[in-house]
Amino acid sequence: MAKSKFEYVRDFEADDTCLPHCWVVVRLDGRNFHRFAEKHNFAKPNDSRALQLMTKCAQTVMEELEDIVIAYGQSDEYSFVFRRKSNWFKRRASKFMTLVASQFASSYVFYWRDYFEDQPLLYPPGFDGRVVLYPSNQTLKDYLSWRQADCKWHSVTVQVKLPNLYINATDLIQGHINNLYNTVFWALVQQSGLTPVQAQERLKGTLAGDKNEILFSQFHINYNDEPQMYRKGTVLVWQKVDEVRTQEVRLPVEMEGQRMTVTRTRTRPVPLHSDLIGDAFWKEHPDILSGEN
Ligand SMILES: Nc1nc2c(ncn2[C@@H]2O[C@H](COP(=O)(O)OP(=O)(O)OP(=O)(O)O)[C@@H](O)[C@H]2O)c(=O)[nH]1
Ligand SMILES: [Mg+2]
Ligand SMILES: [Mg+2]
Repeated sequence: MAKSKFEYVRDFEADDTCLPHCWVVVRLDGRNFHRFAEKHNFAKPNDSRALQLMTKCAQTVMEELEDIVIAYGQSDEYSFVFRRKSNWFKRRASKFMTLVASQFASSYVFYWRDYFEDQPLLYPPGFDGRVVLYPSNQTLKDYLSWRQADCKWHSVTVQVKLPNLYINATDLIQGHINNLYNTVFWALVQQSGLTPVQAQERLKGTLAGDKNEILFSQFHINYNDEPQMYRKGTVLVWQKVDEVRTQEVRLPVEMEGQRMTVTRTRTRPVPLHSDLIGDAFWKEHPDILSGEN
């Protein structure tokens, strides 16, 4: 067929092929989730329903799309790592990013009711996406460590956005304000009725041990029992799992129509709350970074 005279406009499309051999990371982040969390009554500082829904969406992304070897999520964000040699959509960044974002967002709405039974979805949430390339295993590991180190910060933002609350910069820099800080902070505000400023005053200058002591003696909370999910975020890795299901199976004529329990081994994205900072995780899962990646 002869080319139309309009064909030349194709040349305006920019080439966004991801550099070969690099890890391709797509990170999504909820748009204005500070507001979204408020409107949907998320528990503070961590809402397990919200975190589990995020993980369900990330599992769907991994199952539906190609070549994702690991994902990591915390707060309102998830990162997806495509294998180095992936040639999915000829490595076009826009394809990776838009397919991840749209699959994730539609899953968020689709599965909402399964996690928020009594809380209607009030408006459609959105997610922004970006693509970042990492040229070596070390830079990829450092990227994931960076996101995990950030895990403790998300609840800081919950606080920073409260009106009239001043946060001491030294505390921030030294990491004194973290998930432990927030757990005590919110226990003081929500359970003891302190104002945010009073709670902040109460915690000024306290060390980790002091905060643990307040939690334990005043609120009977053992911080170490707090779910790992809150502190470490969620890593999704492919693992073999046995799935048991009841189904019709082909049987001799006399037994036709009977249902039987069948166990199948499937490879699924399984959530872990492991430490990605340090070598232990990578030694336990050597195949993620090596192999035919
Ligand atoms: N209460 C509560 N809030 C959460 C939880 N997870 C995330 N959030 C909220 O989501 C926000 C995520 O932070 P950001 O992604 O930096 O900010 P954002 O408001 O989403 O704004 P943009 O990402 O810039 O659009 C946090 O500051 C919290 O307000 C949760 O488990 N509980
Ligand atoms: Mg956000
Ligand atoms: Mg965020």
